[in-house]
Amino acid sequence: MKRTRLIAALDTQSLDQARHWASALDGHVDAIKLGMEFTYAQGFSALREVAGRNPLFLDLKLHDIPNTVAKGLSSLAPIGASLLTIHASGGTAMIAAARQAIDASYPPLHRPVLLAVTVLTSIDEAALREIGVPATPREQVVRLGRLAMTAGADGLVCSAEEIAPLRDALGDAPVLVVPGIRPAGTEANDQKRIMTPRQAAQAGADWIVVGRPITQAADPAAAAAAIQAELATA
Ligand SMILES: O=c1ccn([C@@H]2O[C@H](COP(=O)(O)O)[C@@H](O)[C@H]2O)c(=O)[nH]1
Repeated sequence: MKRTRLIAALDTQSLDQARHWASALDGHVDAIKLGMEFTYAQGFSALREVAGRNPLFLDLKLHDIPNTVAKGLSSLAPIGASLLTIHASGGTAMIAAARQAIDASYPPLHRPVLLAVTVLTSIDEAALREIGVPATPREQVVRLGRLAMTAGADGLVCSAEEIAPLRDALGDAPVLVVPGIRPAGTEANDQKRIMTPRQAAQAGADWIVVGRPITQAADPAAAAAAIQAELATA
């Protein structure tokens, strides 16, 4: 059975803080996620330094007209990220343009995994209805997941609750990257669709993304090691 891998989300504006976490977590995580909070504060040049030898998940969630997303992805090529995100709700033309930009701008052996974010893990059914989507998160994730994979995405960002329905609908092909992970006894914060590391691994996540339960722990390295132990015995 495949191993579920752990991505630590280092959400901070501070370069020193990000360096400190990355150094403490070295060897305890499988990849480092940096997103808009860090990138907007510190710029692109700091990304590779913080990720170090770890694969970099650059989570900027691009969502714009197809041309702008395509050019944006081309501009990101020198960073050498291993995983990149766009929003599936950008639609078929935007996702297809993203696929073309990756294929044209990145060396074949260093192409990042193009992930489409389906429904943010902070969104529940009431929030979906509020934005005019009369569906459950599960229905909407499967709908957008199918659309994104048909348009050329390599994988999807979803909550652990949708792993089984996505596998039923789309099989093993999509790389499933799963935030909204909360080890037992930790706070949900702003996340709405959550599961434990063990539950996500048992459901078939390729990667889980964990931020605050690691970064806000008294000992982030011990928190990451405990999650790895949970994944190893799932
Ligand atoms: O649907 C999504 C997509 C991305 N994220 C990102 O994952 C981490 C989760 O952090 P926690 O502190 O573990 O809640 C964060 O960087 C988000 O931007 C997500 O949570 N949900």
